[in-house]
Amino acid sequence: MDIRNKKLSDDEFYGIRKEVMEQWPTGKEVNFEEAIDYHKAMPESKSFSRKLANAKKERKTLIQPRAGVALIDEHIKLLQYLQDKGEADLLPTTIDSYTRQNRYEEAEVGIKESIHTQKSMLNGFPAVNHGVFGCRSIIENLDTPVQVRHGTPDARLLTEICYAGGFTSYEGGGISYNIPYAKDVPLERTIYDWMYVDRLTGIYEEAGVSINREPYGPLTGTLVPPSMSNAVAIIEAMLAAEQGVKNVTVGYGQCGNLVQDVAALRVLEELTEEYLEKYGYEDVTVTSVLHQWMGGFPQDESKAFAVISWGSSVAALAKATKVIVKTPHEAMGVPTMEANAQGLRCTKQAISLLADQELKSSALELEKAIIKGETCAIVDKCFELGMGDLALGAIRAVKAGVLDIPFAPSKYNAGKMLPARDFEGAVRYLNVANVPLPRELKDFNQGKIEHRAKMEKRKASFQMVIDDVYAISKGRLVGKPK
Ligand SMILES: CCC[C@H]1O[C@@H](n2cnc3c(N)ncnc32)[C@H](O)[C@@H]1O
Repeated sequence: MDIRNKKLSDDEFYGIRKEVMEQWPTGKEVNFEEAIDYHKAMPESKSFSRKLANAKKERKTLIQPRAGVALIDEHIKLLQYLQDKGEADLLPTTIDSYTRQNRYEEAEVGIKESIHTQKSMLNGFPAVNHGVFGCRSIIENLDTPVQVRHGTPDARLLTEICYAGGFTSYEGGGISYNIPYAKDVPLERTIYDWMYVDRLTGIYEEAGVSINREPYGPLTGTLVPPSMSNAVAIIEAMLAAEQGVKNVTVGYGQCGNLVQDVAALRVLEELTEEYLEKYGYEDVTVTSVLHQWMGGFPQDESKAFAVISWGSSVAALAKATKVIVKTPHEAMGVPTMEANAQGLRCTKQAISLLADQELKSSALELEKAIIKGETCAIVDKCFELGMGDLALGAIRAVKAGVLDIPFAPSKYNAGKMLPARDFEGAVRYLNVANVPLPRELKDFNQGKIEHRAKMEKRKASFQMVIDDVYAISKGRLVGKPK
């Protein structure tokens, strides 16, 4: 498959669309012109893009949960509760795992079992099976904009149904929903399939309906160096812009060291704007999202609230446009609606206390310079590998280990780069492998790791990585030697 980062032609797009719409019977419910009218009849207060743009202007940090259950009425009740009792500024619809794998038959069984047992037998909302009108009943029973959150390598039909169903934001991307989510899906496949998603978003945009797109920032959520996740987010934002996307939220998963996390988020938003401008995508609104701690959570709910407050502080001090909120049930699984609302109110309190403060320090400026230098080195190498074509470059970069996501399930990921924390808990490159850092940045990372080794009286080694992965379950950030 010969991938190029070029806006899909109408022939190409509508050619693919025919087969996409046949993948499940609800595809027949999609009528583009009618869907545009439906969106235009919605109050502006339900537009995700607009609410994010206003928050950016007002330098406010909005709070958003994850949430999704099998049946429509229960999902409406859940989201209304999170809107009213959780004070959510933005709402999700988290899609179930069967739908994410295009296994709609099994999602159908899950719906029937949920009706039978009166319990959600799916770990999210099966939007394809519920169809356009099922989705619309969600949107029509809420006042708050709603985003589709999932992890779907081939999300084309899901997008068609959710957009026609009134959702106004959509998470994911051809790299960020492949490498961390799939074992054996070639990158060519998902980058091409997500060009369809972004082209559809562009077609809605060109018809006057702005739909926000959000690459999935945290990736594996385990010791991912900030420059690596930033590079992926920037690449996906640019691939989306080529297809006509005009409103994009770039994301980052909290790693643990406060200065590094604030620096990473600020650099992410600024660099995304710079790269979009540099490559001729002038009129894209860029916002940012901080994902609260994506690692293991304490079972004890009081300790879980400490982790949630910690992530809220990072979002507020980084002036993130929004923050994705965890719950005190994170260690157990899908949260109850009460626990989900508690996580939201905890977050809102922490953010409002820090709303008038901003982190400023020389350490922050140094960390921003480090992350910016590393991120640009990775992104520019991708352009070089693609001889100017970013889609081709990203595919070659994954093959070459230039884009290398730690602990990823994908067999196409090199898995050679090794991260570890430094003495202050910031995530550094222990072994850069083929990540193309310039000499002085390699030396910086090495110096930080050597400093930790000296302080811990041990050699820098893979044992540090193991200790860091297990540290959290021992209530620590940096994995100390036994
Ligand atoms: C990036 C995805 C992992 C996070 O996504 C949460 N998550 C998954 N599915 C649901 C759901 N149906 N409702 C509320 N949260 C959910 C997990 O807890 C975890 O934090």
